[in-house]
Amino acid sequence: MIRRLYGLWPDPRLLARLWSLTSAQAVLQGLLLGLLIPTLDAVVRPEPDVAAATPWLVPGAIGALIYGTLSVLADPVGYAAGGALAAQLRKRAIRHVSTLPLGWFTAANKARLARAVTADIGDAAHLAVVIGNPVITSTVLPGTVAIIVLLVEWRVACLLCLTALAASFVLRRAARVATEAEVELERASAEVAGRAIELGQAQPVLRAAGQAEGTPRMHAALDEHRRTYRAGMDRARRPFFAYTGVVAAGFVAVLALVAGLMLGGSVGVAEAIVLLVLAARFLQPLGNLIDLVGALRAMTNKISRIEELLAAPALPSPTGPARGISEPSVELSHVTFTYPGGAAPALRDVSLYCPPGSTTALVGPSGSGKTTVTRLIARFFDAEAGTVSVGGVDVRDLEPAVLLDDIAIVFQDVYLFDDTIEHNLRLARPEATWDELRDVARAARLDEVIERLPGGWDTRVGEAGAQLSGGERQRVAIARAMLKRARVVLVDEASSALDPENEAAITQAIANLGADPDRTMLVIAHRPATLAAADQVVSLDAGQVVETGTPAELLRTGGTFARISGQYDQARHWRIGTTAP
Ligand SMILES: Nc1ncnc2c1ncn2[C@@H]1O[C@H](COP(=O)(O)OP(=O)(O)OP(=O)(O)O)[C@@H](O)[C@H]1O
Repeated sequence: MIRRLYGLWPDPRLLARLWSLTSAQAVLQGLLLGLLIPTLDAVVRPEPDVAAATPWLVPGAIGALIYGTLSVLADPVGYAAGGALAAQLRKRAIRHVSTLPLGWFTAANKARLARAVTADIGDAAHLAVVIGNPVITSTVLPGTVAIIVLLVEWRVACLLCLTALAASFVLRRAARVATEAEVELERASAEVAGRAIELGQAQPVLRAAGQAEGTPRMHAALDEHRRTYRAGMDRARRPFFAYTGVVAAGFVAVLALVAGLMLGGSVGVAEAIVLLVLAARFLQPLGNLIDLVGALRAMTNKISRIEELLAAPALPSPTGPARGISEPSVELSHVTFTYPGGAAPALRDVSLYCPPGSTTALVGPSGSGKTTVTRLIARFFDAEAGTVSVGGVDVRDLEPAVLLDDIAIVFQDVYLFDDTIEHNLRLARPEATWDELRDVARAARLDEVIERLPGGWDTRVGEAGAQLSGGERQRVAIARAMLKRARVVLVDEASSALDPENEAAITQAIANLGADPDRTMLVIAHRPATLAAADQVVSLDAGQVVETGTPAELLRTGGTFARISGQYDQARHWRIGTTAP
């Protein structure tokens, strides 16, 4: 476990220094105890010989002084090291995460990342100090003491080693039981957490059903959690008592052996006293180990979660010479792709070409693969067959930073930082001038939103942009794409019903975005106006391209696009008809 912990840190020298300090303290403590042998030998006599004891007392005093100084230093050094180790490991984790494909960032992985970076890493660093040190002391000190005892009386040394062997056997069993109990408890806790989230999310439904205080499933999960906790505690108690019993029995056996040896004349009184003191110092830290088992298990689980995060495979980097994007064309050629763990391909043999400066509308029923096409272009994932190229270069041959430098993505669900509008825009280009900011705000129809906000450009948008409506957030994202001067923009147009003002503004903003002749747009289109303005339409169905052509051509052929276009029109009229006064 110590090796696994050590392997987590990119530069584990700090940890090595800390543990060396602890080991040095433990060895020093053992040696100081060893000095008792000649000292007591000299003074526990019918006529004590202080002169014979003096040469041992001097190094003893110096050793005690050094030990005291190290003990005083250990705490502040340990806490400072804990903080530094956590910072070091957090940086490593964040650096690694920045190399992962964007497709890795699922809701579950985002939760894992948050847990690892906040709780697990902090705890692992803290535990490396708080638990690592006593574990080292509890093994190094008995080891040193055993060697000293061996020099005095080999039979006692053998008995101590036998006790340690028996204790380690029981300790392993205790650790196994603790792990099993913890896994069961985690499962029960996850069930309670799931039900609690459900309770929060489904409050309106539960209240309507008269179950605001929880569903029967939730109460069953709480009962199960309580049962699992008690059963785990009961199971863990047995090896705990067995361990304490082994250590206590070891001491009684040493006591009997030393008494026998003394009565038999093999050891003197001074040696007998020292042997008993050494045996006590051997067994006491060993006894402490059982108290650390639970914390060690918790640490092992945390280390496993951090290791799992660090082991997530990074996006493969191009092997050839660095390449750039000369023109903003986008092409998918015979692309087939299945999501990790997916049963069927989300895209099958998809080919499409978006010439530089064009606007392509992607249409198709829900689940037909539109979003997947945009994800492969932005390299959230790599295609399993076929190629995805930007500017005629396979995206796998482009450095991820080069690709993302030229691409902007306007999702339906835009994430904004809890900062001002200005800073949310400047994220795209921090050095942008105020004139440039105002220009893009106007073109993205964001200026009218800013005018309405109490603090104008300085208004904070709230957590994840909660102060703005979905349509307003999408306008911020469009303005960002303009400010970034991205040459390829992937837009997932809002599909939900927007108020007429927002709808017109977003349609206009997308049209302005596509008006730049140097910009290539791929829009998952839901609005008739966006469809009509596209240079070409690609219709997808069940992961395959079923039609490609201009909007006028496809309307004439009366296929999928004509049908979807008709549905959009109907839905629009229906909405306008039902909401108009
Ligand atoms: N992260 C994922 N993991 C596994 N399967 C996925 C994932 N995302 C999408 N899929 C599946 O891939 C297929 C294509 O999904 P995609 O989101 O590309 O469709 P879409 O046309 O964009 O749908 P919508 O219009 O509803 O957003 C669907 O069958 C979907 O269930």
